[in-house]
Amino acid sequence: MNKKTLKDIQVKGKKVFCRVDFNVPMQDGDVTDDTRIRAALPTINYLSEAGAKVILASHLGRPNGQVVEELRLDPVAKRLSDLTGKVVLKTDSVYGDEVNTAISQLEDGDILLIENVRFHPGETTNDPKLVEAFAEMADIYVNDAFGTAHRAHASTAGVAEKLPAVAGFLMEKEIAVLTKALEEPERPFTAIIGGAKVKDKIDVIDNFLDKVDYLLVGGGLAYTFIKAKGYDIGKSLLEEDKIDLAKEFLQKAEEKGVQFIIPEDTVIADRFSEEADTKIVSIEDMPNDWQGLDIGIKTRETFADIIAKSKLVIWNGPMGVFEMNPFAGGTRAVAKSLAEADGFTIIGGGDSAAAVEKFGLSDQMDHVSTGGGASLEFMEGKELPGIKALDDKE
Ligand SMILES: Nc1ncnc2c1ncn2[C@@H]1O[C@H](COP(=O)(O)OP(=O)(O)OP(=O)(O)O)[C@@H](O)[C@H]1O
Ligand SMILES: O=C(O)[C@H](O)COP(=O)(O)O
Repeated sequence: MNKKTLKDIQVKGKKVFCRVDFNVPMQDGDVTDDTRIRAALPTINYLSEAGAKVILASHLGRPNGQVVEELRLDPVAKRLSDLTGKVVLKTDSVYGDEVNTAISQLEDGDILLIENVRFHPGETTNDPKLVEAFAEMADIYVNDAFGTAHRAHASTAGVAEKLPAVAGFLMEKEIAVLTKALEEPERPFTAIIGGAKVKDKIDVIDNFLDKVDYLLVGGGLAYTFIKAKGYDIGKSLLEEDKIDLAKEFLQKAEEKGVQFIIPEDTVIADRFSEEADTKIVSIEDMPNDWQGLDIGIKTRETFADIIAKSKLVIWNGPMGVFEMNPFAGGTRAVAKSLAEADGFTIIGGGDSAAAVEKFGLSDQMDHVSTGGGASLEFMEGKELPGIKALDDKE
């Protein structure tokens, strides 16, 4: 990686503004999944043990520049304190007197979490005044918020321009794994793309077609490809305006020698409901008034065979409506195949990471990205503003 990291700087006695992504799921004031907090621990513990005064900043949800009581970071501070075994101080403001006083009282090694940065409207607009306020709090900037690296906000990009700015260990690991996969992949290299819509996956499919040996497509977006191949898809999800694009992708795959695998069978339902009647049919036999909500058994077997012979697999997006039990089988089968694979397995965050976690298989993957949108944009080949803003290695 050509960006400076924590190991390139001295932090002892320094005030370090460290952006983390503690945008975690919450219910009734409790953190329900602390994966992202645990993922930032190596950086936080390192900074604290090395004698830095640690000032943590994160967003939670999308409060639109206003104080939203349910989106305060107190439950996150508590969980962080449990996980580190250290006191985690917390302010109720994002900047100003309360924050300045708290910072002035920090001893080396202390940890402070400021309030949800998106309570201030200047965070998402990258307002220079807020950037200045953040820069005045610290001597050094560390970005460990890979999940928010695709946002050019005050605490992710703006402040990085004002202070010496380096990557934390989580950021470094995410960049290293994804860069190696995209630039020097071991082959066969397989990408599995699912999720709801073609429109959200255009750039990632396009980028992967230049890189992979196999592209496996499932989820809602697969039906537009099935239609593009000339089959009837009943009431399944269809993006009429993307049929031509789907045809172009199939053509490009052929020209590039990429095996583009669409489902050969599908789980269909007579309505979008957990109580629906369901059947598994070949894509040649889809009735008019039923809809496809998961990949079928033969498709799962085909995908499993390809995964088993791949040296590298990246997965983004569920294979069906995995939130409903009758349509979770395809997503579960792909997750299991990845868990059993000998090759290197990367889960591209978001819903796929949530699915793998739900099936209890996260530990069996080589890398589960903490980024949803961020990892998707990375896989699209885009430069992420939160990474770009960090200092280059000399
Ligand atoms: N056949 C289908 N018909 C309708 N919806 C589907 C189908 N297959 C999957 N989905 C839905 O797609 C949604 C996930 O797709 P989406 O594109 O939003 O997320 P994703 O690809 O995981 O992206 P991210 O990583 O950003 O979360 C799930 O809620 C799932 O129910
Ligand atoms: O959960 C995420 O993808 C990140 O924390 C970014 O959140 P955002 O989509 O609200 O910017």
